[in-house]
This record gives sequence, structure tokens and C-alpha cells, in this order.
Amino acid sequence: MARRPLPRILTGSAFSGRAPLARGRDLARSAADGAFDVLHPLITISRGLRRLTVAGRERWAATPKEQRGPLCFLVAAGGLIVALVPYGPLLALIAVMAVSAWAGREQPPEEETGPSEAETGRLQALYEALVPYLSVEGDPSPLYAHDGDWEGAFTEYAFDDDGRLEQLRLTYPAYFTDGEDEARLRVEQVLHAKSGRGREYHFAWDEAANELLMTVLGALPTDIAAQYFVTAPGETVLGFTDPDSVQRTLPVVRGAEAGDAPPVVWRTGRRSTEPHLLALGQPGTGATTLLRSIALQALRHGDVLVVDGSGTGEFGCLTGRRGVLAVESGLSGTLATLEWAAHETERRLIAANRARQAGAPEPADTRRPLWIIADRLTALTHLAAVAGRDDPQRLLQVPLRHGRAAQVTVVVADQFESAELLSEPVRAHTKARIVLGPATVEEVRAVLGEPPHTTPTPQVPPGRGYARLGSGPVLRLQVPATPDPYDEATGEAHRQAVVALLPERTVPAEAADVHAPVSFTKRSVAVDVVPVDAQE
Ligand SMILES: Nc1ncnc2c1ncn2[C@@H]1O[C@H](COP(=O)(O)OP(=O)(O)OP(=O)(O)O)[C@@H](O)[C@H]1O
Repeated sequence: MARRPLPRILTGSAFSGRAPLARGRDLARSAADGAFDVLHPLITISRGLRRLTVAGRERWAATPKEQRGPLCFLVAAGGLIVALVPYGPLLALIAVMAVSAWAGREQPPEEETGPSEAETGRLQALYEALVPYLSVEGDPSPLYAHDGDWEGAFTEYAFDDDGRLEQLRLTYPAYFTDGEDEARLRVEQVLHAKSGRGREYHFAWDEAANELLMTVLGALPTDIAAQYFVTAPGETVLGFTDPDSVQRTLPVVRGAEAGDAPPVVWRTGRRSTEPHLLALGQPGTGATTLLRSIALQALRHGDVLVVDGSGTGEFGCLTGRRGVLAVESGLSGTLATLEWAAHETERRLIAANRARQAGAPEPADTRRPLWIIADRLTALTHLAAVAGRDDPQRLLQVPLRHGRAAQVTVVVADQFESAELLSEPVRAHTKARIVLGPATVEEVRAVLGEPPHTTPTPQVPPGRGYARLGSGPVLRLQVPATPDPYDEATGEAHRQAVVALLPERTVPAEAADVHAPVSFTKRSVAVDVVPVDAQE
């Protein structure tokens, strides 16, 4: 007999054995979801309240005992004010709820970060390379060991998009001689070599914490051209440096845009501790450009004498301009000019001395800054030696020794290979120093008295170098582009920038001659020649 099928309703899933269970679970889940939605704000607020309480407790624990009384008083006063203000308690409650809701909001879980396999390999290789320099035999628990773990030594690191190390903070054992330049230099060289050459690195040694922070430095701006820098009298902008190295910025025009840049400012005059400057570098690295930039700034408040030992006429644009006393390139003219400058320095000292003794203010002509700007003076020293004439550097002695009190500033620029021809007074009295162009650590140290805290790179743009004022830090430097406006290779924008800074002509252009002192001749007639020794 054929079996009759059961009615459909009795065979449906609703009446199968598991159906009530599943439905019950669904109901429970949707009830829980509903309850969570309803209670969510409450949960958030209570979580926020808990966080605020914990933060409050920590704050209280961190507050010094003597400050707890005033803090209690402040809180009580606040509570009283809230209680007295109309609707105060209600508003306070709403505020507490709002703050708790904000503090209790769910924060997205922090993304898992860590070095990739390649980056870990690099860090491990760096660690291994440092082992010989940062460990000693007999250390029972060396921080740096050949089978050691870099994670214990490198506390911070960052890689750029190309997987190259950008920043590294490492700790080193307390016995490492971090006070010795040689020891530091060895570690810096290893880090430089292993992190990728061709980039410039900055090393900050924290001797107190036994930590070294290595950072990759960006290029200094090369698009700042000669322009009017907003500085006080007695201040000269040598160039621009890293923002972290100086505390000041100057408004500058970069290309077509206005902005701010951190300058290296050199102070000259009576209160200066480094009243004279020496710049050294390889040929073609921008020494003449630096001197031109200094001369243009000096002419705003003073008079300038230029000695162009290379004789290439690169200061021709200054000839015949107001304040330019002479632009000399021949030996005879230079000797005459520097002799006058020495006498002028003496005259100023004597005049100022007499005025002081008479209780009168110093005459104005002793206070006007006088600048002696000498490019490649050693070339003339060599010529003088060959011709059996006086060394022009000897005549710089008086301005160098007494220039500070007489408002006379000497700026000398030369090349590394002629550096041994520089006289002792020039070396001794030029405390502001600049190195231009590619230079080894030893060369930088020889000129500045301290190695740079950055790794010099073999390729640098013209005008790039290091500056050190007295015993200050060694700063990276980029001199503003100040080319010779009469040079055909000079771009129009730069030419116009320099021409705009030139003082007006005092001599018609065709009459101006590089070899003829201009107002210097007039002044020299009036000079009262009394040797410095006569004052004493
Ligand atoms: N700060 C700078 N910005 C841009 N270009 C520069 C800068 N300094 C120098 N230059 C360029 O580099 C070249 C050489 O500059 P400069 O003549 O000043 O160097 P130098 O060291 O005096 O060379 P030399 O020993 O041959 O006289 C020039 O073409 C100049 O325009």
C-alpha cells in the first residue's frame, strides 16, 4: 500500500528537531545586539569614567607632596563654584558625561609595525659591524657581541620608502670613550658606510645617557640668492643652515616664493668674540662668492677695501661704488692699500682714546665699520717673496690685532693648498672659520678646530660647507648665490639680484678702474699716521 505523504506543514524545517534551538539562538543574539545598542553609550561612559579615574590617580601620585594641598584647594573651590552657579551641578554632570564618553571611546587597535625581513638583516649587519668598536674583552654581559641581539642595542630606528636607514638611536656601554673624537669618529664612519654612502648623516652623542642618535640630513636650500637680509648693524649672514642648529630664522625670498630660513649670523665689531674671518676651500667651491656676499652686506653700514689676489676681476662690480674704498689686485696697489688700512686702524684707536680721555663721545669716523676683504692674498705673498717686496699679510697684523676696538674687520679667503702660506697673525686672529666644498674630516678639523658632526659628502653644490664661530658648534652652511653680475655665465635673475644690492656709483662706469683706489686716495691723505706702539 502506498504511503500517504504527510501534510507539508508537518515536514517543514520549523518542526524539525533542531529548529526551536536555532530560533532560540537567533532570538538571544538579536536581544543581545539590541541590549548592546541600548547600553553602548552607558558602557562607553563607564569605561571613560574608569580611564579618567586611573589617570587622576596617576596624576595625584605624580604630584609632589607640597603641591597636593593647593591642588585640593583648587578642586574644592571649583566644586563650590559649580554648586553655587545656577544649573551648575547639572552642567557639571553633563560635562563629566561628555568627557567620559570621549575618553571611553574605542580606539582602533594599533597597527602591528616592525622591520621587514630585509630591514632586520640590515640592522643585524650594522650591529655586527659595531661589535669591535663598542665591546671589550672580559665584559660579562656585553651589549654588543657577535652572536648578540640588535634589539637590545638599537632603541629606535626608521627606514625610508626605499628601505634605507633614515634614523637610528643606539645605546652603547658606559666604558666606551665617547669623549674622544677618534673613538666617536670610528663609530660614525662605520654607521655611515653601512647605512649607505652619498647621504649626509648627523650624529648627536648624548654622553649622559650613553646614546647616539644618527639622522639623515636633507640638502640645504641652494635657491636662496643674494638679497636684503633683515639683520641688525654688525650682523652678517654667512649663509643658511639646518633649522635645528640655530634658534633664529630670517625672512627670505626663495625663487619666486617668500619664506623663512635659518641663517648663520656672524657678529662683528666691539663686542664680537670672533671679529675676523678665514674661509678655506678647494678652487671653484665658492670662496669669491662668499666674499662678494659679505662685501654687499658690509656696504650697507660701512666701507670696504677689496684685495683680489687671484686678479680675475671678480669684484669688478664693486669698483666705483659708494663705500668701496678700493678694489686692488696688483702687488703695489695692495701694499699701499693695506698700509693705509693699518694706519687707519691706528688713527681710529688713537682718536677714540683721546675722545675717551676728554670725556667726549668717539668721533663718528672712528665708529664707521671698515672691512678689509682679501681673496687669495697668499698669491700676492708669493709674488712679493719673488720680487723681494714686503709681505702684504704683514700689513694685516695691525687690523687683525686691533681691528675689533677700531671697528675694522678682516675677511680672508684662500685655497687649501696655499693654507701654509697664511701668516701666523692671520691664523691666530681669524676666529670665525668657514670650510667650503668637499673636504675630509681631517681638513675640516684642521680649519675649524673640531670635526663636523655630520659626514662630509664627496659631491656638494658650490657654496656648501661648514662654519664655526669661535668655540661654537660646527654648522652646515650654504652661502647665498651671489655671482659676479658681469660674468656672462650668470643668469639674469641672479645678476639682477646682485645689481639691486650694489650701492650707487660715485664714479662714472667708464672712469672706474679696478686698479685705481677710489675714495681711498682721498682719505689716505688725511690719515694721521701714529704707530700703535705710541699709545702705550
Ligand atoms: N653659493 C653659491 N650658490 C650658487 N653658485 C655658486 C655659489 N658659490 C659659487 N657658485 C658658483 O660656483 C662657481 C665658482 O664660484 P667662485 O668663483 O665663487 O669660487 P672660488 O672658490 O672663488 O673659485 P676660484 O678659486 O676659481 O676663484 C661660480 O660659477 C659661481 O657662480
